Amino acid sequence: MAGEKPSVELCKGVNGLDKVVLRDARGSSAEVYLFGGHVTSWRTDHREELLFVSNKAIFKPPKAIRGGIPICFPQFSSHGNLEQHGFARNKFWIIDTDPPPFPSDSSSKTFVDLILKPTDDDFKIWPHSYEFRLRVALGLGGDLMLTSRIRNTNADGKPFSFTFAYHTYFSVSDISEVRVEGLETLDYLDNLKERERFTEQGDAITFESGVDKIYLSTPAKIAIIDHEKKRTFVLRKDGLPDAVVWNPWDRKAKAMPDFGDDEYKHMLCVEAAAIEKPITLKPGEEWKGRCVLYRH
Ligand SMILES: O=P(O)(O)OC[C@H]1O[C@H](O)[C@H](O)[C@@H](O)[C@@H]1O
Repeated sequence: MAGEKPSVELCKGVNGLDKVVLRDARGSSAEVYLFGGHVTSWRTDHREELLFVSNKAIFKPPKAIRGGIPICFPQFSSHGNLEQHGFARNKFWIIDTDPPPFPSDSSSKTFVDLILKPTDDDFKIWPHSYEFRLRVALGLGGDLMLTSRIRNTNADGKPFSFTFAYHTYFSVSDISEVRVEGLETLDYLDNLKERERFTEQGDAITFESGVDKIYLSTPAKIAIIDHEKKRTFVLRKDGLPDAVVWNPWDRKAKAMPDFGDDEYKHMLCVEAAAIEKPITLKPGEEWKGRCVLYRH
């Protein structure tokens, strides 16, 4: 498929929802739904899908899409007054035709810029004015880059704080054949044990049961190694010190209406995040958080 022209196309996805399809010159692609600013597909130049989306995913607002890369903002998980994972993943974003320039992002020409701003109704839920700009870009080697820029536009002089995650669902052959590197020996908060703090033991992280951990102060690079597929994902992040690792395993899978009973075997969430120390912005201030996914 080499030699194609890079393209960025707005079209209809499942249930007529708007989506943007990015294609680079070598044939890699990504899809982003305006609902949620939600990446639902990332494919190699051989059309191999790298993200997991459940066969039972419900593409019906306001329920967030199960799989891909939901954006958790302004609250990760259920810690806080807002709905689980905040509201960004349940909102309709719009295409931002005139974003402020990205100083260090000149290599990719295949990208889309989305923006989310609060409506009057949203103020009742979270009384802050903000501009959330999301750029989804395909790099020259088929890597997928997500950059979030969040600005406090409060006119009342008030700061706001938020937690954040790119809730990435990686597609894996078999969870029991997967190893994560880069998180060993780190401290984590265990969501299965009321966020009690532990230190990871052992050389590598493998999976034999449900896991829901927030690793703290993680390195910029994390690898997800799929032995069976002979495929490695590398996640690089910037501005996002934490990393969530989640797999619901069988019992929780059965309890989720939009997730197949056995699908837990074929996915792993590794989420670049800022959770332990919420980000605080004064009016006029902007925060940037970036995550780049590569496949080897
Ligand atoms: O079902 P959702 O609201 O999409 O959340 C799915 C999962 O997201 C994160 O990984 C959390 O750490 C989990 O506790 C949660 O179950």
